[in-house]
Parts: sequence; C-alpha cells; structure tokens
Amino acid sequence: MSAIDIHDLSVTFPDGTTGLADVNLSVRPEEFVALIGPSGSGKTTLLRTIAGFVPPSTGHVALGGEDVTRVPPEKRRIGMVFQQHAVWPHMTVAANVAYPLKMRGVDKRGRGERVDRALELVGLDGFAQRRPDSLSGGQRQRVALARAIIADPTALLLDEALSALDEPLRDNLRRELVTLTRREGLTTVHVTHDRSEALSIADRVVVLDRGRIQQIATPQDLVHRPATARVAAFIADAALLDASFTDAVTSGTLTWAPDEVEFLGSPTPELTLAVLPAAVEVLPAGTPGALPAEVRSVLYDSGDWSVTLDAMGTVFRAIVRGVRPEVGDQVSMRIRRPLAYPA
Ligand SMILES: Nc1ncnc2c1ncn2[C@@H]1O[C@H](COP(=O)(O)OP(=O)(O)OP(=O)(O)O)[C@@H](O)[C@H]1O
Repeated sequence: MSAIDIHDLSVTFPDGTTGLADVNLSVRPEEFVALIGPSGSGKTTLLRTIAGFVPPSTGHVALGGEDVTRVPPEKRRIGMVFQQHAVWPHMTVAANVAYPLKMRGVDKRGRGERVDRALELVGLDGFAQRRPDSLSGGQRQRVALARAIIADPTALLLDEALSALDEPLRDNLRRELVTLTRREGLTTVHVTHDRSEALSIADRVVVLDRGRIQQIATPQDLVHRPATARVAAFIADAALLDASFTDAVTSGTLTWAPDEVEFLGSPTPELTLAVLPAAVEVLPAGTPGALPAEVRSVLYDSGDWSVTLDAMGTVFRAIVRGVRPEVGDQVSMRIRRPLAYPA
C-alpha cells in the first residue's frame, strides 16, 4: 500500500489557469520524494492538493490507503512546514510544538513527553520555554519541523522549508532532515526550487513542467537518463541541438555514428540532442576534427571549473579539471555520446 496515492489529478483554478493536469503519483511508505520544476510548474499546487488546501477539479488523493479527496486539511494527518513565518510568536516553543496534539485532545502530561521527544529529535532540547523571537531562523524552522512531526503524520509535506536559510546552516539542516525522516520512518514530500538539493536529498525526484509530471526517477536516473530533452536542460544544464538521423546522426557540421549516440526513445529522422556537461570534452584550440569554441564564463565548482562555451552559436556547459580557463579563451570541444530524443 502506498502512503500517498494520487490518481488522475487535475486542478484548474477559477480564472481558468491550469495548476495541474493528469497527475499520477504513488509515494511509498517512508519514501522521501522531492518535487522540482520551473517556476509556475505546479509544485506548490500539488503539495497543497495533498494537504487538502486546494480542491482537485478531477481525480483522487489517498493517504495511507484512505481516499481523502473530500476530507478537510485538519483531518488528513499531515505535517507541513513552510518557508518561514510558520511558528506563532506569542507562544513558547513548547506550546507551538504541542499545538497539533492539543487539537487532538491529548492531555497535558501526554503532550509534555511528546514535546520533549520532538524537540530532542530536531536538536532543540532545552528550548521548550523560549519564545520564537529569541530564536535564529534555523531554530525557528526546527520548531516548525518538530510541530509537523509530533502527531505521527501519514505524510510530512515541506514547502521550500529550507529555502530561507543560509549556507552552511541549510546544508546542516538538509542532512539532519534526511537522518530524522529515515530514523522516524516518515513519508516526506519536499518542494524545492533547488535542483541540487532535490537530487541530493530525495529517494525519487518528480519533475513537473506546466502542471504535468515529466519524469519520476531516482536522482541517478534523472541525471543520466532524463526522459525528455527539456528535462535534461532543466536538471543537468544540457545544451539542446536540432539533429537529423539517416545513416548517421548529424547536427550542423557535427556527425556521430548511431552507436556513438544514446537514443532515449525510438530513433526518428528528426531528433533533439541533449548534450550534458559531462559529455563535453574541452581540448586545446586547433585540435583536428574538434569544434572551435570560445569560453564565455568560468565558475569554480568544488575542485573543478564549470565553464560555458559558445560554439556554432550554441552555449554548452562543460566541466574542466586542472588549469583555470579564462573568459575569451579560444578552445576546441568534442561531444561524446549526446542523448537523442525524438523531435
Ligand atoms: N489561486 C490561484 N489562482 C490562479 N492561478 C493560480 C493560483 N495558484 C497558482 N496558480 C497558477 O498555477 C500554476 C502553478 O503554480 P504553483 O504555485 O503551483 O507553481 P510552483 O511550481 O510552485 O511555482 P514557484 O516555484 O514559482 O513557487 C501557475 O501558473 C500559477 O500562476
């Protein structure tokens, strides 16, 4: 049985805007799923529909095997954390965290024990009597997290819950979140606009675009086998090229034998090639048989150089090891194993 089951879900807002279209998703118990996609792709709408704040136009939502499509949010047994402003300033930390239990009629003694444990889980033991305004932003998010998990939710829903925090605090909380959700066996859906966060944190990532699911995959599959050229561009900064396929695959002056191309989907005469940064080999200027290119930008990235190159009027991303390239450098580049999609 799935912890969350979403079946043929569509949301059309009263002004006619499509929020979601034909969404199907099953989240396994104890799974950590991240929702990503461009701005306006429907991430928050999907999360809010699971929570019950947005009524579906069509389709069903089930939590723990029970159809909750018509059940109001407060009866859905979900815990939710927002980006910020989610803790009540006039209550102590303990009162904030205990609130969901109070709503369920748990007595004071029972609440006290569970508040202590929830605060311990989020690393805030000793903070029970503090007021939120005496806490840092990171500590306030921990309070919100403790409150979201205290009543053993069927699903923990996180809406950009880490996005207001600065690094390195954000990285610490990200790690603690994974440890905590695993240890407590929580089913989690995490909305983020941060691709690397989604890929690093989740068991599976759901990519949304214009209200539709484009791909549901493990982070590894998503990076190495994106379902569409658009997903490759969004997730992995792939450059996209128009190409055609007869005996060989050709794009402008470039040619690859069929076995030098990774076909995702059936080979068609018209193709879109997605060139991942790892597929771009940067070589000295004038290398025979390679494409002339100019370095457009250089960023340091954990020991490597993340560069953009302009070749044939297309911008490619590449990873360069060793000596730092300079903006304006003339180089050559070769594309190894582009991903090919039906155009
Ligand atoms: N109440 C509403 N009325 C009309 N349209 C809405 C409403 N809420 C959201 N939308 C639209 O639905 C689409 C999906 O919005 P949503 O907020 O879910 O996107 P998102 O992926 O979370 O975006 P972002 O990353 O910018 O937060 C957008 O086109 C948005 O403008």
